Amino acid sequence: MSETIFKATNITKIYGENKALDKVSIEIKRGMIYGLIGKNGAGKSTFMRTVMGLIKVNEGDIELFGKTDKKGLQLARRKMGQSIETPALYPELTAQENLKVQAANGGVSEREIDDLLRLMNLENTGKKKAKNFSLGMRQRLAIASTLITNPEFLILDEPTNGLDPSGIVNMREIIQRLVTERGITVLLSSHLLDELSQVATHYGILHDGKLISELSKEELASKTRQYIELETMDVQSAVIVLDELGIRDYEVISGTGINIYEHLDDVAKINRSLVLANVDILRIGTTRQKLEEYFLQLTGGTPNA
Ligand SMILES: Nc1ncnc2c1ncn2[C@@H]1O[C@H](COP(=O)(O)OP(=O)(O)OP(=O)(O)O)[C@@H](O)[C@H]1O
Repeated sequence: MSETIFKATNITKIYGENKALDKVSIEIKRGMIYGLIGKNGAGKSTFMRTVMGLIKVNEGDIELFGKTDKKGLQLARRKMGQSIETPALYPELTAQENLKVQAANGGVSEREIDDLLRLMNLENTGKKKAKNFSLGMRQRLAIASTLITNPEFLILDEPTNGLDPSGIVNMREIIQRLVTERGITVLLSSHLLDELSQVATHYGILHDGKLISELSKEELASKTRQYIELETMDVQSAVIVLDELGIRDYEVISGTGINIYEHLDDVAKINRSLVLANVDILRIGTTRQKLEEYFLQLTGGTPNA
């Protein structure tokens, strides 16, 4: 079993009457990309700030790199990087110059700057000043500055927020690279499950300060699995045909709808059999429950992007 990097046990944070975190327990192991998902105000930033020691919890315990005491936690936090309170970027300087300043401030070597620029897809920015960077480039440069001290555990607050689709793909690739090339463990947040869907290995869904669901990438995939959606006015006869075809894993979801979870490659055959049995089909096709639908199912309401 891999090493526990961070563990929160029943942490609660109260602001006035408001429980921003309500008995939240999360364990993050080395190599994980843990995605914290929740709508605005769910408690994501509060949780991240407690991990970084920026705010004190009212109740509960925190363990970081095996340390739980104040002094130990303080030292352990030196192995962390974060994008919440990143050092300001210097708008008049290039990406490389910015990183040189950060290296000097952090008292670390400039040796890795070129590699960091490559890792962040910023190697071709040349003489361009940071003030002329796109939002995505600025975010990547901010992450590069936090990496200058070689953290083992990185916290990224909404790293895909505000990025266009290609920027989101770029950011996902980079986050994955942090893990594969540098062995960094990552905790990141988003208010959109879809945006982290291809990057996180584990998900925690926060809602009103409570961790209402925790699941692995595989569990999420199976919950949002692909299926054949069949719509027919004659559900009863359709079910008989499915049984005859040896299909067992299906669900009648309404007076006209059946979801079929197996034989996904046999849509044409199922269609033919239904037609032969004189079952009128309104619609048949494969579909996948959208991640965002699943998220809303858990948290209720509408997205607040
Ligand atoms: N310093 C503070 N003082 C009082 N209330 C706060 C403070 N910080 C956060 N809160 C409240 O705690 C709750 C959780 O806020 P938090 O910022 O952690 O949510 P979030 O999930 O990060 O949302 P967002 O995506 O909008 O940042 C909210 O109700 C917020 O109003």
